[in-house]
Amino acid sequence: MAASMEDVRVLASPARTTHHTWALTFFCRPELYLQPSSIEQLQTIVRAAHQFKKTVTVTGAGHSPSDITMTKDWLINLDDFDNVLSFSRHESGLFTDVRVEAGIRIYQLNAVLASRGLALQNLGSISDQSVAGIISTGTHGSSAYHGLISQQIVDITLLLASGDLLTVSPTVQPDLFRAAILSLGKLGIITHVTVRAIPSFTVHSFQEIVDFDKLLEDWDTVWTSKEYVRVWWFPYSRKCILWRAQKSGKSLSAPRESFYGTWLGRKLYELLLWFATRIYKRAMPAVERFVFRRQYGWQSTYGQGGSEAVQNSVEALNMDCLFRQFVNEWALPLKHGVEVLKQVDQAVTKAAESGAYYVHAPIEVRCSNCSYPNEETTPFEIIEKSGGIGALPGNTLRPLLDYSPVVPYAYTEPISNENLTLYLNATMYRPFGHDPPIGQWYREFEDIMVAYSGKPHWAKNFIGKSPEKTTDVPSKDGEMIGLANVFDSWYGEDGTKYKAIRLKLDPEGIFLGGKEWAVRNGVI
Ligand SMILES: Cc1cc2nc3c(=O)[nH]c(=O)nc-3n(C[C@H](O)[C@H](O)[C@H](O)COP(=O)(O)OP(=O)(O)OC[C@H]3O[C@@H](n4cnc5c(N)ncnc54)[C@H](O)[C@@H]3O)c2cc1C
Ligand SMILES: O=C1O[C@H](CO)C(O)=C1O
Repeated sequence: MAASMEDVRVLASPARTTHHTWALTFFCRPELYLQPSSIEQLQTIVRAAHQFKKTVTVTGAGHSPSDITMTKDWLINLDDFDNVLSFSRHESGLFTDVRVEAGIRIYQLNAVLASRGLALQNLGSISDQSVAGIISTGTHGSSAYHGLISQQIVDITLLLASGDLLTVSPTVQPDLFRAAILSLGKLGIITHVTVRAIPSFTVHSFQEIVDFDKLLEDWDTVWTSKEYVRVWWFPYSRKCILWRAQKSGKSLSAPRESFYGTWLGRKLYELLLWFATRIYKRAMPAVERFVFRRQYGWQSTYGQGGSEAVQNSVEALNMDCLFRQFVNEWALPLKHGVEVLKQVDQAVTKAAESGAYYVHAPIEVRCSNCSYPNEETTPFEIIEKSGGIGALPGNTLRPLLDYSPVVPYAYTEPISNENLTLYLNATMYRPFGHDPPIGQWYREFEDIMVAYSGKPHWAKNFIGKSPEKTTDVPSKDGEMIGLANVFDSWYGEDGTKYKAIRLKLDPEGIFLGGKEWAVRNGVI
């Protein structure tokens, strides 16, 4: 059935004509900003896109730091396609599979789950993302006992370029599932997903100040010492905040007060960052040390328990990301962590001595268990062995575009750094909307990441490598060059498979809105 332009225009949001990233770093003015609320409306859009030779890009919360969702054609947002459809409780009572419309934001899902005594097992730093968005770029949290957030997904329904709906899972078209579970939005429109939730839990956390050198000394044991572990590294203070936590049934007890949790503290921090970005850049190390002291204190509390809290799982696993920011994050083998952090430390120290560049803190240091069993292993086999700690996975398949290193598998047997992925996250804030210089810092950071077989997080502000040149000089400070010249060697057979599946499902390129990003990165 043909669709008219009028059929599509009525789905456009009159209030929303522009689109931008959360960080206010990229903007676009799509020809139409569409907010459908039903499958029929989505199918009308896809039919019309064929007819009028338009591309379609989907955005969730726009929280990807890069220009991956920018388009001049048609942009779809599924904020009005956000219902929770069903709950299927497993007879063991260990988990419940929840079917949702894929535009639902994680914070909305958290609230619905909480009202039913349920929760997500693992989260990233925030819950603003849509369910489709959080899986589409490979979002992760920080735990040696959990994989990517998409590990919680049981099945995915896509609206294809043909207009058909297709539900894929580890048992139904597994290769397509592996493509869809980290699709970069280029395969089709994710309309529904089934998420594996567990009974709600509180999280008992211990936050310690640890000297940077001591963290490196204890690298081999620190990551597996609790279910959830994350580190914020403050290079100019030569200190880290080590946050370790586990599921608990304890009653709530609030965390200690935070300096930049107050309006005044936050504004003062932003003002100081602005001053060191715009007026006197050599002030940055002193600013970082001052803020560290106000926020956390100074003396090491490592091994003394640190400051304790018991929070609901969402409050504990999410965190305050402070200001709008650039984010460049890479994944690499955790076993190389000590050498890598030492090299980054040397680069940052040398740059500050010469005044070449200054970094913002914290550099986030996190890990995940992106080790995958053989394809025959079902989630249920892992769940049976789990013994109460770690993931009750919804699937155990490696996404074709997973950017984590390939490591030996261990989910339930003793886990060591050999099985884990390290994520290093170089955040640079934009105080009061002012861009700090990022180019030289990100270039040096990436050179170290590449030397240790790192790959960048798909959503973020990486620079990458030039397809034509060897000198890799972007025209604007920190501008993305992309991965086009390394995609095939870095992603190998899985990358080729992804591209073939993409082409087969979408031969006319309906879902290649934001094509510049895809071309730059060699994914089409
Ligand atoms: C403050 C902040 C904190 C963050 N914390 C973390 C973190 O802890 N860990 C981490 O790994 N990442 C983190 N991120 C990155 C973020 O999780 C990802 O960028 C995520 O993809 C954003 O989801 P979104 O809903 O905003 O999607 P968008 O950014 O709008 O889109 C992301 C991708 O999903 C595609 N997409 C969206 N909806 C659909 C759909 N229905 N069908 C098909 N494709 C779709 C888009 O086309 C695009 O390719 C953070 C980002 C910010 C800004
Ligand atoms: O992209 C991200 O932003 C925050 C850091 O501020 C985070 O944890 C990401 O990942």
